[in-house]
Amino acid sequence: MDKRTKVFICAAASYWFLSVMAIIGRSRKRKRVARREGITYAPMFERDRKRIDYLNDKIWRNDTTCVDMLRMNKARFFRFCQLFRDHALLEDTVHMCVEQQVAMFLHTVGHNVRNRVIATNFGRSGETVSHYFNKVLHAIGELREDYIRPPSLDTPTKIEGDTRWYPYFKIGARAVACRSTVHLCSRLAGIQRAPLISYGLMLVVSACQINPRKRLNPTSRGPNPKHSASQSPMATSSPPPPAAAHGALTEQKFLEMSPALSAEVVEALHRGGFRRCTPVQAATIPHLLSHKDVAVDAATGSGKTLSFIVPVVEILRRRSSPPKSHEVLAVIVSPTRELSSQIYNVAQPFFATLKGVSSMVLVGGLDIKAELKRVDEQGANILVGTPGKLCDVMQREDTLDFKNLEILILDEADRLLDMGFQKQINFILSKLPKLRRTGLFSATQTKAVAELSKAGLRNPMRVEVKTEAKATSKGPGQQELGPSKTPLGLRLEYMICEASKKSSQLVDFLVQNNGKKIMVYFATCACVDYWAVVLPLLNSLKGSPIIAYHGKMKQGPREKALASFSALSSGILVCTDVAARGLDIPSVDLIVQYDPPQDPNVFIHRAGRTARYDQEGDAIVFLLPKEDTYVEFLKLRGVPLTERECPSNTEDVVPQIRSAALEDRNVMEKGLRAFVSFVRAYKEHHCSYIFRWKDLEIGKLAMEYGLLQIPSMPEVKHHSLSLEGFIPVDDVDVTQIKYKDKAREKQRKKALKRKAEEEAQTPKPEKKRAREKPEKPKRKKTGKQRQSIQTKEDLDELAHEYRLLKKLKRGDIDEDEYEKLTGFGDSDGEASYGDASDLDERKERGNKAQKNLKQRGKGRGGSRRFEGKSKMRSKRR
Ligand SMILES: Nc1ncnc2c1ncn2[C@@H]1O[C@H](COP(=O)(O)OP(=O)(O)OP(=O)(O)O)[C@@H](O)[C@H]1O
Repeated sequence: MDKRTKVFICAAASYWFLSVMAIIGRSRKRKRVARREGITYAPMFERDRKRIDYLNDKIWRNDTTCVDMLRMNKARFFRFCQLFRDHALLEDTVHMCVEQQVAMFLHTVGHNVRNRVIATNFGRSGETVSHYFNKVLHAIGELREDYIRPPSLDTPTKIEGDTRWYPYFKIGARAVACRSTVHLCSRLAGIQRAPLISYGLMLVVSACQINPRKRLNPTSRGPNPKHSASQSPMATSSPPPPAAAHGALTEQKFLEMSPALSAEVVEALHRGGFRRCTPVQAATIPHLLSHKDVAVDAATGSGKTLSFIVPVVEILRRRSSPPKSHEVLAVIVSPTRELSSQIYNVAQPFFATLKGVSSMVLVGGLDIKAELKRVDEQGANILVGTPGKLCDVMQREDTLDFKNLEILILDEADRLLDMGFQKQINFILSKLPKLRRTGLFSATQTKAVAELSKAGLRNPMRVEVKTEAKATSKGPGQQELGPSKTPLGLRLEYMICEASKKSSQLVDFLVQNNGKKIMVYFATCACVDYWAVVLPLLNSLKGSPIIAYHGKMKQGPREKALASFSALSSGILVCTDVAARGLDIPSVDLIVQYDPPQDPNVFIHRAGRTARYDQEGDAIVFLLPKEDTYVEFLKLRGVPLTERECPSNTEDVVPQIRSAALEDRNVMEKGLRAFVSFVRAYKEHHCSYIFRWKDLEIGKLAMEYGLLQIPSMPEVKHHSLSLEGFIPVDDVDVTQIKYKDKAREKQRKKALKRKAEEEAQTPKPEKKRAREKPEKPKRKKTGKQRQSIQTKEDLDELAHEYRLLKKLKRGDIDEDEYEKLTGFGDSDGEASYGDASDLDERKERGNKAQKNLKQRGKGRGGSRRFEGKSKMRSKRR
């Protein structure tokens, strides 16, 4: 071997050696960087299938905060896409250029992962990719900035037009959403940029979760035809998905859940007849059990209650030692008393499996002192209650210890907030330890819920369960329905009818559906009171059980009404929105929304009282001709309705209602009150551009109500609403209409007599003289004079209120009457819309008012203290 050959071999060997060392060095360096930055590399498997399986597995099981990377050249990427296509994740990828394939891939994955990051960048073809990327992001549409939350993203660096690619990014475990490639680059650049590595293509997929239905395992493929639970982690990947569905249930058995449930809980579930999970349960329970917060958005009747009760019980079971009697470990908050009691009852068999753990329900309507005493004496480890009462107890009772609280559940979160419980919820959150699990459950997501989710939850998993509605259209007027959040077995209809015919149409509809279990929703408590009296008087509905249920009823009758309707196999419940949410009344066949709800979110909750779990049901909403845009509005919100023809041959029930009003003053008065409350409530519609108050045909509406006269409301006096269509009843002196109830009539007569006597004693002011002698122009009163007049007025008013309070205590008047007379209630007594009265808050307000009164009563006689208060009151006015 000559010298030159030796030198050549040596050079080649050292070149080879150095190259190998460089590769090893680079690889080590990359690993170091990866370790430092928390990045996990996908190993270079020989077969791409393994790579996909690896990614799939990573996506599904990875709990760490890392970014998965796939690095490959064009040919490999092609094959990769091909494999995805083979797994039904990509469609139509044949003969596409790489960019299109990438776009397609992103599009598909983007859709599947919902709100997750797919960050990508490609060597040479930046512009083309950018073009597709924009398209893709546009198509995904759901990628929103709300989800961009990495801390370093606050001030992203903008790199205009930079199409260079960045080999990897540390995104943490967060989702990143962008409007365009440039935007994406700038966002990512703001996070971290690593040295460029010269690979042809690179795909960065965040630790995300692909739609369970599209999981890459061919054996578990087979989409659930009815329900889909999409889980969008804002933080990490998730446990196995619910498998194929069986009716309203998935294949996932409680017995085989991962993490496994305890034998006692499984047994309690089996005893209750629950063997398989509903989609929301399959998706939610594992998250809560694996220390994650959840924000759940699922259709009504989908089984949300069990999806938080089971984890609550399991989490408490895992504690090594039994809690102390006053150590609160779990709090479940729900908006109404009924709902809290319902949750408490459903939870009882599960709570019973926890040894040494006590639970308590805290709701309004009960004496707070007695409640506090009970809490003090007994203590509780699990609290279920309404926010008002919980807040009250937390404020006043310091024996309860919340330091070790494990889990907080906020049920019907949107309702909690729109009922004005924001303050109480904030207070509750402030009293609880930050290191806890939180579950937020709702069938409607609002902005307020999103805010609450940000404030009260830590990196929550978002679980959204949608149902795929019937895909084919059947018959005229039926639309093709896409995925929606309405229960699967629910058929939604609307009927447009003239205002003056509405009541006749309602009665006809109820007669047509005789023998079914029906809930009829009205706008106000006064409306419910009225129709609950009128409907049974009509010939066609005589004998049908008709029960009233609203928030102004006392607790006892209210509970009784609900219990008796629940026990019925057929009958009618006339109610307000107090019965719109959460109530699990068995076998309701039909929901009639006679008055559309003030809050459109309530629409689906009302309808959701039927078609619960795996059952079927119908719901119909009555609309006036001018309200027809509501149908379009609901469709846009994913609630498609089909039209039902308004029959023209219905019997007119107005004459019957009018004769009932002529026979009984009670009917007449209730009618007036209901009508006034309805008109006022109409003003408060959230969708005021659809439900236009100015367009209200008050004349026709008065006919619908069967009124004898149109009441003298300011709206009528000022002619702001149309009186057209009203046919007054001739020759009727309404003052002469008597109560059917003899005692009441006697009382009325007495009151009339007293009034007449009083009028006779106090001579009427002589108007003529007053006219003749024009009053001197009044001199402006001095501040002191005005103050003394105000104080006198206040004293009179106070004395009046004090007398009424005494009467209330003696039982001479009831609470409603007291509120009416003192003005704490609505102006017309019952004109509140949407059962605001039902709230604990209202009760509290009443209690506070009573307390204030007592205090002021003590200061009667013009003490200094009272005068100070009086000044404040006059200022407030
Ligand atoms: N896994 C299950 N198997 C059988 N039945 C179930 C299961 N989970 C729940 N149900 C039944 O489904 C019905 C509705 O459940 P639930 O009241 O929890 O629904 P929800 O989602 O809370 O409804 P809403 O949004 O109206 O409050 C209940 O009657 C319950 O018994």
